[in-house]
Amino acid sequence: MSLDDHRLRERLEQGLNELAIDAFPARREALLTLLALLHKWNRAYNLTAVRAPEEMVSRHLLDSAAVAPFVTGSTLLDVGAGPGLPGLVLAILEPERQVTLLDSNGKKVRFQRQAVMELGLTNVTPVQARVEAFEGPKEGYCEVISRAFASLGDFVSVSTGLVADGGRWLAMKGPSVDDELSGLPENVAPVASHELTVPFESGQRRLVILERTDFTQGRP
Ligand SMILES: C[S@@+](CC[C@H](N)C(=O)[O-])C[C@H]1O[C@@H](n2cnc3c(N)ncnc32)[C@H](O)[C@@H]1O
Repeated sequence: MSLDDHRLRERLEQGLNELAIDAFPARREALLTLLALLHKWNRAYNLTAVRAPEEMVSRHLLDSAAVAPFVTGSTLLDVGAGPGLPGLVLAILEPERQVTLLDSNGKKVRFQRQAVMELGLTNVTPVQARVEAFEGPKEGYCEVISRAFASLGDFVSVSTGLVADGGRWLAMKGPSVDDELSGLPENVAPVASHELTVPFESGQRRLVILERTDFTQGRP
């Protein structure tokens, strides 16, 4: 790390406080361990373009943590999770939730597995697959999330069969997401849109929550 741990810890704690996320000390330590792993593996695996540890705190850890208050289901699928963002952060903050990290890139999934092992997480399942070919559990996931994966329409279309009856999509987007709303399938509609301020970051994060409008009984 180019910064000492103390400064990174302070930055993380200040950010979590600003987000009003009251994480237990063990969970804050786990987030710092994840940061150290990301930083270490990034040199060989090119997991993220963000290289400075202090920037990783805000761009990765706090940005992922910012959506935690909106994730409410017991099962979560992170599509195109890359090195586990936001899924690993959300799994650390809420160990009761079962989180599946899905990515087609072998190197990214190898990192996910290493992080799960080193952090001793029992609620995370890394999967290497293309989402189009991934079947998932019969009952689907309560929530399906993505960050920096695809347009809203493509995200929803490729993961329609993976959302449980009455489940939701959470799309972590930028401020110009309104342009993508016209690309949604007819049977999917946004039910909420939240503007989130991520500590130490200047750009605005938009979280769009979507639901199927045609749920009856059973899955499509
Ligand atoms: C820009 S990265 C975002 C990674 C992470 N969500 C983040 O915010 O840092 C997009 C990820 O989606 C994965 N991906 C792209 N197409 C995919 C597909 N069809 N199925 C599964 N993963 C896919 C890529 O391998 C890549 O890791």
